Amino acid sequence: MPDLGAIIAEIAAEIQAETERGTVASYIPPLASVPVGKFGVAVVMADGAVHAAGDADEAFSIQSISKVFALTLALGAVGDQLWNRVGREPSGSAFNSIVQLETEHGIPRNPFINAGAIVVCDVLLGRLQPREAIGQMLRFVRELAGDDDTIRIDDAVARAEQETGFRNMALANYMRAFGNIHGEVELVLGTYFHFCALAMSCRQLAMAGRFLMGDGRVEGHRVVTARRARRINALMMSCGHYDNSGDFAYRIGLPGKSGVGGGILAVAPGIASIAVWSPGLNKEGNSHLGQLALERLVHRTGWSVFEPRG
Ligand SMILES: NC(=O)CC[C@H](N)C(=O)O
Repeated sequence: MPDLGAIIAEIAAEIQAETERGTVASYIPPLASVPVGKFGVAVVMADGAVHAAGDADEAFSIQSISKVFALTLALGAVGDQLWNRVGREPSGSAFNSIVQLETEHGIPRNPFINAGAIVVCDVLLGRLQPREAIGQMLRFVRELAGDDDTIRIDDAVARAEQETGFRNMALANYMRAFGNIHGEVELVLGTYFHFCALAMSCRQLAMAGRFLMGDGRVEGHRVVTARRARRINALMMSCGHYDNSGDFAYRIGLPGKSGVGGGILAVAPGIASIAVWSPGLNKEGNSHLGQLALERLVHRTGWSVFEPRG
């Protein structure tokens, strides 16, 4: 295989030259003001080598990528009981859709749509106060990334989410009516919005994803079991990009999770943890150029999980 550092640099240069960049999320000012020209990529290999290019060290709002870390914490807290309250099927609808909740009695399709992640937060609050759950999340992500204290929660983003989160409030209240939210809706959403407001760079995000590329251990320290890592990857493959998940699997063929900040975390099992960031989104709310960069990376490296091996 050609030199990975060269491939990444080449892709970063190609992406910078693209003119169709998608549309930056505009529902809150702190996201709307991010320049559409930003692009970063970081790849952490199984042996620890890191390759990065572009704006790989600039922090951005990870938004729904936090749903992966929240799910991991909730599975750690309650194990398979979580699946009594959240499904494991792709939704085929938008990340903030309410439409399935009525016929499916308040049980969200999966933990990676907003409704599912809100239930995941409620599960975490079964044992912790919001402040504790937010602190636990921040510590967890910092520890996964091997970061001391530079990863933070952007309070301006959390506040803006809170001020404009009418759909999320509707989702949470609707699920509460079905008995699938147990805590106070405001506290559950406050926690959810703070998770969405985590700010980190591509390099930090790719580091934080390391626990999903192998047997669940990072530098000898067990984060999850190997089986749980596989299962989280399966959910990322089938549900990580909302109603764009099938197309992401088709084009890229890696477990991945996107956020409306324009980031994507993708995992090449046994090989690498990858983070890309470009704030312009496609119509499903996933990074337009982030997907293109991943498509090119997978094409040039043969890292798709559907690539025959051996
Ligand atoms: N897809 C996303 O990243 C959505 C997160 C966003 N904060 C919301 O709750 O609507």
